[in-house]
Amino acid sequence: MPKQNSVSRHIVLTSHPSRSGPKPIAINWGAADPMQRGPVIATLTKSAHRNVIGTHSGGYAVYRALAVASGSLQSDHIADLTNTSPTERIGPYPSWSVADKIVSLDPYGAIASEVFASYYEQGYDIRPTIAITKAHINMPELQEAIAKGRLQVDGKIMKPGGDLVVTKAAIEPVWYLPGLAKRFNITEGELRRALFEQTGGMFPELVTRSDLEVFLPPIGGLTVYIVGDLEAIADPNKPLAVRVHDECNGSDVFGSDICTCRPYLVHGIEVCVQTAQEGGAGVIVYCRKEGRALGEVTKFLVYNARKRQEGGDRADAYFERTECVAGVQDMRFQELMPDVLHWLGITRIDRMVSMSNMKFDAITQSGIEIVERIAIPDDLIPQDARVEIEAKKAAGYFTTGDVLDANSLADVKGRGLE
Ligand SMILES: Nc1nc2c(ncn2[C@@H]2O[C@H](COP(=O)(O)OP(=O)(O)OP(=O)(O)O)[C@@H](O)[C@H]2O)c(=O)[nH]1
Ligand SMILES: [Zn+2]
Repeated sequence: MPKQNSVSRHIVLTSHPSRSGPKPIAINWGAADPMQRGPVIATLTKSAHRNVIGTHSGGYAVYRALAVASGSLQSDHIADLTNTSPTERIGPYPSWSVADKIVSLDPYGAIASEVFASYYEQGYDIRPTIAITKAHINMPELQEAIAKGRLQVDGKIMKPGGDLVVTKAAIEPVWYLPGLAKRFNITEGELRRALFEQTGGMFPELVTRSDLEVFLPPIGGLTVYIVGDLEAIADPNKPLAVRVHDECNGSDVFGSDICTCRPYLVHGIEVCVQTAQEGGAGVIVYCRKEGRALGEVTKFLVYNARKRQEGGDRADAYFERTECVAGVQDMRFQELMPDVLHWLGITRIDRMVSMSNMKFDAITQSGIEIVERIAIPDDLIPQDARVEIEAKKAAGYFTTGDVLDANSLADVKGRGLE
């Protein structure tokens, strides 16, 4: 039996600060001492405590609304956080308190219940925005790498049977709006207005509450998979491999052959394991930015447009077809991506498993050194994904091989729809 609908009868407007009562705890973004910085409080149970715009869980907040509306969730439920603390300690690192280094996640998100313990005691409902746990992962390609002798079972990092021991962290986006605006070289007002308008007016506080500078946007977050010694990640004397990967459900999960996503992701994991076994660490960052953050519907529309255009799916028209449908080629905004690397305390990447110039530029411009770039090995590229890889190389992606001219690009063709 569903519980009784627990939506309160009075609608509490959050668009204007309450005139009476104490002000919410201030957030001084970038402050070195967490108590100075202040906790991120997005509770919906005590509206006077809220010091941010938006709510937890990204886009899943809408499912929570459904659960409350349908009576299956009490709207005043407070999380019982017993035994949920991180399995491993990450940070604090100096980058956590350098102004503007991290603007799209809360560096204290995993240790909120520890560093803000005194607020919990006073009855504040503070939720972690980062959760850290341990796991074993097993992928058929990694088993194959062991069988072929590219990877070794060491019993600690790689277990017999191909079980890879990882630490993983799930991270919810937390945006410090003034820092974000600065990153994109726009005014905070322009940013707030676009966010308000382009979400159909979903968060009026974006334009009415200039006192609230932090926004929990309704978007997907990211997951970090760490292989090897966690201490090695921030240690410049130890080797570090990194792959930053943007979600491609069709390839990553279902093995679709139109792109190189899963093979490159697995190659990244392989390099991470090798680097960890050399005494260093490997980091995979998996960002929920499906279809270059244009969404999967757009991506599939583009696939049809690519395969139905005159002359068939061709490398010379690869990016153009996305632009026709979406108006842009890409909306991932890699400028925000290095934040997670700074959260991990990374200052140098020895092996960067990516050919993307956008990722490279964003990372190096944020102050992290990249020593070596590792392209996808040729034999891992599916035949139908030749279109993508040649188009990318011609557009400036890193390669140690040849880059095709316009004529040759038009000759690289993919499969038709029939
Ligand atoms: N819109 C659109 N998205 C695509 C298309 N092909 C692949 N994608 C998406 O492109 C993104 C690829 O991300 P990554 O695997 O991180 O690769 P990358 O940024 O191109 O660079 P590398 O690090 O070199 O692999 C994913 O989000 C895919 O879903 C396409 O034709 N159109
Ligand atoms: Zn893909």
